[in-house]
Amino acid sequence: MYRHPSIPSSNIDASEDGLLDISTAPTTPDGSLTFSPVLQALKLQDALEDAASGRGKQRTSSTSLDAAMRASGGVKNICCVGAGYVGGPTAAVMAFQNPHINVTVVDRDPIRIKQWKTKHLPIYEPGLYEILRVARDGSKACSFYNEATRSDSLDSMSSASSSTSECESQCGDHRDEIAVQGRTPNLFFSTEVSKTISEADIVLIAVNTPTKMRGMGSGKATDVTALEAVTREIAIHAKPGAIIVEKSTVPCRTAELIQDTLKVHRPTQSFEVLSNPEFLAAGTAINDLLSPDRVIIGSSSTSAGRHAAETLASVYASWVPRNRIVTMNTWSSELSKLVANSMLAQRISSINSISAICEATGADISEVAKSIGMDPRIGDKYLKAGIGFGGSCFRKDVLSLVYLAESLGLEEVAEYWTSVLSVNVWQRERFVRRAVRCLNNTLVGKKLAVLGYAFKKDTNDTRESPALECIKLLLEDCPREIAVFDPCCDPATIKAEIGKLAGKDVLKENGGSIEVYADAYAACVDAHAVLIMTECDEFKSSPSLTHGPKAKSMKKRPIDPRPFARLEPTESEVLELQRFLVSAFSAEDPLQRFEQEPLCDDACELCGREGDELEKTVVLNKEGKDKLDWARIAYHLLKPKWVFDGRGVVDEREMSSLEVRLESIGKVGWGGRR
Ligand SMILES: NC(=O)C1=CN([C@@H]2O[C@H](COP(=O)(O)OP(=O)(O)OC[C@H]3O[C@@H](n4cnc5c(N)ncnc54)[C@H](O)[C@@H]3O)[C@@H](O)[C@H]2O)C=CC1
Ligand SMILES: O=C(O)[C@H]1O[C@H](OP(=O)(O)OP(=O)(O)OC[C@H]2O[C@@H](n3ccc(=O)[nH]c3=O)[C@H](O)[C@@H]2O)[C@H](O)[C@@H](O)[C@@H]1O
Repeated sequence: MYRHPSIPSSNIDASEDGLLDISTAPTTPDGSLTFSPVLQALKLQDALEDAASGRGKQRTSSTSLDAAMRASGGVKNICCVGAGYVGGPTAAVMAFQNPHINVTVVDRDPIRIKQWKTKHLPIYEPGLYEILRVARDGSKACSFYNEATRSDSLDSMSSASSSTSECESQCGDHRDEIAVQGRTPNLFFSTEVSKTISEADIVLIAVNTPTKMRGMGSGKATDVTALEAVTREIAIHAKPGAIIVEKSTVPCRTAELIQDTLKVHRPTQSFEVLSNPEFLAAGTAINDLLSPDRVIIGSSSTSAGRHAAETLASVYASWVPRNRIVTMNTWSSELSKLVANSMLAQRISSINSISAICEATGADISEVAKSIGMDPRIGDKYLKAGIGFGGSCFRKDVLSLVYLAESLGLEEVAEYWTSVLSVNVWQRERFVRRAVRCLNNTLVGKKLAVLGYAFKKDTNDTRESPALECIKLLLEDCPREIAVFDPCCDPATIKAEIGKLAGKDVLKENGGSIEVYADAYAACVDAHAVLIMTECDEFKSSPSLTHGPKAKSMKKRPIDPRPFARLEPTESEVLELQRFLVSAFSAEDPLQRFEQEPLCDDACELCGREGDELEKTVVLNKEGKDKLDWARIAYHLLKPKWVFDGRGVVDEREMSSLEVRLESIGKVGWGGRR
């Protein structure tokens, strides 16, 4: 029986116990833990008295790094190849949750790597920076009492300066104090691809796998060029017994390709290749990674394969409950990822197809979606009608499934999934046609304001943006200006993207009609119509939307997770407390855990750049993002005032009170039934 040469055997059941130790905080012997000023309140006079009288106690336990290491199957070094939307956040969370493992993200793009090392992260994801501050920069020790903040003391406080009152109201005799150990950095970014691969126990492949754009299978098949290149590097440099993990979304049976390359370069050694697809969504990546619905691990059914799967599972088990880590055969795992995305895309196309019927009959798509979504067999997710799905993955993954079906001679299957994509394109065209028709079938001399450019809210990811497709269609009718605004995207990035995909000539600076604004009001001034392309919370208008149950959950404040059941909280628990304190006390670093962030050198071209990512992160993380003042927008629109709502975010009654003619997807609009 083959046994993995370099990784000691691990026992899943045993490691479950070990898990409890992974994030525990040992007592700092000299008592030099930093005490947060926000929580300092808990220590002031009272604490001094406590110390003098011997009242109160600091109960902590020690972390056993050895136990943590054992629990993670002996894994010491993980290399993640690809520092993109998946590689960066996934590696960050893995490192954050496994302080005993060094995680190094490598990429061939030096600019990306440089950005990851600074405060100018290449991607925006809520919650990403606070995790990076701990894992990448290391963190100071800190401590706090294991006692929830009383809600009455919170009510009376609005800032950290009021924290003394929390202290005064809470100082009791029997509070347990929790100490969280400082951490040394264990998340690194590098361009040294082969060297880092050669040191890793586990190599994650998280490179891009776009749709092939030329040659055989062009427009459908997956382009595995980047994956193939990385596989070759791994085959040459990986240390014997390293576990290779497909995190990229790949065609079914790609693990075979990887195995084959490994065998060609290292004929005498065995490697295990696992499939571990990623299900995070842009904009919620960190929460998706911290609390995944499931972690899928596909492996060969040999004992070496199962052992490798167990080793990877034990890394996840630092924070993911065991019952959510599902192992299966490699091909099922690879196929599951394509199917998951295709099924989600299919639901969106299904509801969008019904939205057309609603517009023609007087039914209301949000009511239809609500009523069918209440049937638990159908469920209420992914039933939001709009201008169709975008993003880097749905289209390419459906295409990959179509190509697979065609390759297998399953024409009917291919046709079925192709229709999901056709409806998506048709939906965007319908939306634009409706707008042009309402504007008397001519856009000449008119200004249109486009609100939202990213493919969805809370992300600066503009790949496969439905907004761009709509803009291209609008351009055909020669408007005077198309004014674009997105609250999460850097205007320079939007311009560059439009220039690349629609041609530089379409930009105003080159004599075209597209201008990108950093301010929504400036974009909308004197516009003949506003077109909403992204479901950003900032664009939501109405009493019904801002006061309904949905709006409440949108504004949900974190709650104090204390008291913790155990006095050795996990990293997730400390993070939860941190988030609560940030929200309750408006403090940036309430636990005073953060080390100094890396300083940029004087020549840093990213500092002070318009739309700096960090500034965006800070702005967007603030409670209560700035909502658009629709009265102000409406006031400055030219008459007749038109709003075309491609995401169902504004309220009919409010628009009507502002004398705006509203046309929403899936509803009969001002212009009547179609
Ligand atoms: N973006 C998303 O939300 C999700 C993406 N996925 C999948 O994850 C994979 C990665 O996607 P993203 O992170 O979005 O891609 P990305 O394009 O943001 O990042 C890929 C990175 O890989 C690097 N790379 C390419 N070839 C390389 C090589 N030979 N050596 C070193 N680095 C190399 C690129 O420079 C780039 O920085 C894809 O297969 C995608 O389908 C899966 C779930 C979610
Ligand atoms: O493989 C991937 O890349 C990822 O693709 C999607 O994530 P993502 O594309 O980031 O975003 P979604 O929230 O799924 O939205 C995709 C598109 O569908 C649209 N959408 C979503 C939901 C809905 O009800 N209606 C709708 O039109 C969104 O506006 C957006 O344009 C999946 O949700 C992730 O699980 C998956 O990991």
